[in-house]
Amino acid sequence: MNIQLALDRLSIEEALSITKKVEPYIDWIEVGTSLIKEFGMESVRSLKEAFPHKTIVADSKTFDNAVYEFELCFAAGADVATVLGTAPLVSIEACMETAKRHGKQVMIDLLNTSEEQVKMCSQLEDAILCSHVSKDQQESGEDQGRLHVPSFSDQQVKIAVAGGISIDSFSEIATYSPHVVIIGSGITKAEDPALAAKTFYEMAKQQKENAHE
Ligand SMILES: O=C(CO)[C@H](O)[C@H](O)COP(=O)(O)O
Repeated sequence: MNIQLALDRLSIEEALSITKKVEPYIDWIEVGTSLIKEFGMESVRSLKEAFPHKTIVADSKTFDNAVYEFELCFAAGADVATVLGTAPLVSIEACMETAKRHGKQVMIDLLNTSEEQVKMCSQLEDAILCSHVSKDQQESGEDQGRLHVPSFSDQQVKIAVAGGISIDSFSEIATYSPHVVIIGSGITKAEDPALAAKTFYEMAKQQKENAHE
């Protein structure tokens, strides 16, 4: 299980400073959609330069112009880029092909994606499928549950889980053995981000040990 730190609604300097504090406790670093929209590919380049040994995820949430956007992300140093599951299948396939050509990975954000398209995405070799409860759903109190996750747990699909994950909800998420657990505000908005990240890290470690018993 990899812990992905999601950096959103921050300046590049703030993102670098928080990441430095929590670096020992996280595996992947997500340059959030909000950073990419506000600062462009410079945000991806800055995080990769500062943390070259971490896996950098550009949360581009691509919907169209797949090859162009994925080329931008990979040229800036991303190891993974994201595409929306609601995008036309031809765009998702173009993302897969571009990533393969660069030896990189694709994460498909399943927010609002139909069951039929989720099924097609789950057949794409090497894709990481992300079950995501959006910010707006979190803020409206709309309980979407963790869509898709239970149905994947018996398949050979790499899953990621995102959206409002807290220290309280982490244990339930961990039971699905996701490949990636994405945590944003649970770390970046914590009073002590390093302590919060360390707590998630230790919970993930415990879960891995339990799984091997
Ligand atoms: O993709 C995202 C927002 O669109 C975030 O990465 C995801 O929601 C995680 O952040 P948080 O834990 O704060 O919800």
